[in-house]
Amino acid sequence: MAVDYTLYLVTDSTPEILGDRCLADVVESGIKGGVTVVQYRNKTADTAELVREASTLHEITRRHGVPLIINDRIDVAIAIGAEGVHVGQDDMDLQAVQRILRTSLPNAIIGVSTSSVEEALTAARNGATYLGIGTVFATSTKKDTKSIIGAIGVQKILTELRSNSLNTPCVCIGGVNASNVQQILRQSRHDDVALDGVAVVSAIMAAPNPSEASQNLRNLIAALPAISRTQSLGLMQITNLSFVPDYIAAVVQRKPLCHNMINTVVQTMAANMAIAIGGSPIMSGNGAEAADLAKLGGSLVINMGTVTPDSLDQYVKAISAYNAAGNPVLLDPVGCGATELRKEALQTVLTAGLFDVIKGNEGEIATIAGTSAQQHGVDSAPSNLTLRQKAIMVEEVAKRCGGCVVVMSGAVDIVSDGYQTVFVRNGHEYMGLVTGSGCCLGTVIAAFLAVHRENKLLATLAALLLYEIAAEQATTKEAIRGPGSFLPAWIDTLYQIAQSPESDQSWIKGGKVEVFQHSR
Ligand SMILES: Cc1ncc(COP(=O)(O)OP(=O)(O)O)c(N)n1
Ligand SMILES: Cc1nc(C(=O)O)sc1CCOP(=O)(O)O
Repeated sequence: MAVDYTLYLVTDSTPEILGDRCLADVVESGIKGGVTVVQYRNKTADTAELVREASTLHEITRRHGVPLIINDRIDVAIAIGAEGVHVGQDDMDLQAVQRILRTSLPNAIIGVSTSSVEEALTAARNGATYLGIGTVFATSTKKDTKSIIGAIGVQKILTELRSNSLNTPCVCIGGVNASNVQQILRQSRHDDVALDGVAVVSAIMAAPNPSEASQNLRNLIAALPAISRTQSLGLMQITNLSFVPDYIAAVVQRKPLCHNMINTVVQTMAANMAIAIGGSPIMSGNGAEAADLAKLGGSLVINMGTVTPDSLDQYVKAISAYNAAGNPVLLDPVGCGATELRKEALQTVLTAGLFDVIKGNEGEIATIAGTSAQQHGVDSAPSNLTLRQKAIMVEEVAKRCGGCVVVMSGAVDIVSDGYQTVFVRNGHEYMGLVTGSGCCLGTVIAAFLAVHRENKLLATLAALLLYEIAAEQATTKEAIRGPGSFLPAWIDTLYQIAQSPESDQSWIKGGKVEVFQHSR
């Protein structure tokens, strides 16, 4: 039978987790909320009690059409006719389990715990039905865990399995809960390689309302955006830029909501830029209304330019609301390396949730990378790094922030999703003489993200090209004498291009995009 591994519940009967509640009630409540597989795991009961409890659970799981897996005890699984067993690296080996079950439970699901690439390859090659990969985060539920492998460890295992053509379904386990389920699912992805689900104990078994806890986990999982398939796009598609006018036309047609939590200096300018390119801006710094706004399908900009302790609390609320709704979030960590307060604020924001795009100048991206010298104010200090070194830094930050596109703005902009990196050599020096021109780029990119979720790299690139080529064209207008007259001409040009991106596509020929080649 095809098994849905999306939300895998592993039971625990200890007083610390189950308390004085009835195991069967908790499991049934979890199933009602959306649990798709149940594993009965009891490390202390005697055999008679194991068989009794397992058959009670089996009655419930069968009624709901959910498979029941028995932890460690093949004999108990056979005794009650369970759908499968789960064994660890220190339990009976997989081939022995297969031999025993061949006659009594020939279609049994056999899950195996793995914590390394070698263990995973061996189990998958030997015919495990699924793998439990862990320990992903620290947990107090299991005392004898081996190593914490994090999202990177899970991603490594998944990538090795799939590149060896092993399609064994995989769930991760260990410390997974509502606060990190999206993070682990997204950060362990690589191209089209992804986990099939998550296994949890305490997040459901210890929850005051297991049904609500399960429902919440299912909603968070369902809200994750589809895998970005940037890697499968040819380089030609990026450099010929034919997609850009279509991307712009879709933004104008859809008029996405752009929710800006943006610094107080640039509010009006950012709102005007958003309108000019076809977006619908709302400049709300109140996190309490973010959950309602997130339901409207737009995107969120967190711009830390005038961060205060109160605004930081509001950012955190808004980030979790947009993550929960599965809508895009862009972070502009303005001046994040300038003061201790901003460095701390950056850490708070980075741990508050997931970002689709992080956009900053060199000093800001270097602060996130952990390699920056002290920043002076919000502007980037002159740099000693070569363009190649900057590109590698941008790529590494994008990889580390799994699934995120990173933009380092500068004379040459660098854009990367961790797999592909491009240089953009457009723009004009007047942009640097208009306060907030960097911040408004964040607003424009966010509008594109709201509409083009399937490919964040292309969405970002389209927004950047529109923004910078419009700036170049604006400077050629007759009345332009300096940055003061440039700004309204720039907004006019953004508007003109956005209104007719398809009828006159000559402007996009000015796009100067080059793919970063590691080998050069
Ligand atoms: C889905 C899933 N993955 C891993 C484990 C851990 O199993 P094991 O290593 O055998 O440790 P114990 O559960 O026996 O303590 C699991 N149970 N389920
Ligand atoms: C049963 C189990 N196996 C693990 C492994 O790493 O293999 S961690 C674990 C316990 C997971 O509990 P919680 O979801 O409460 O953190």
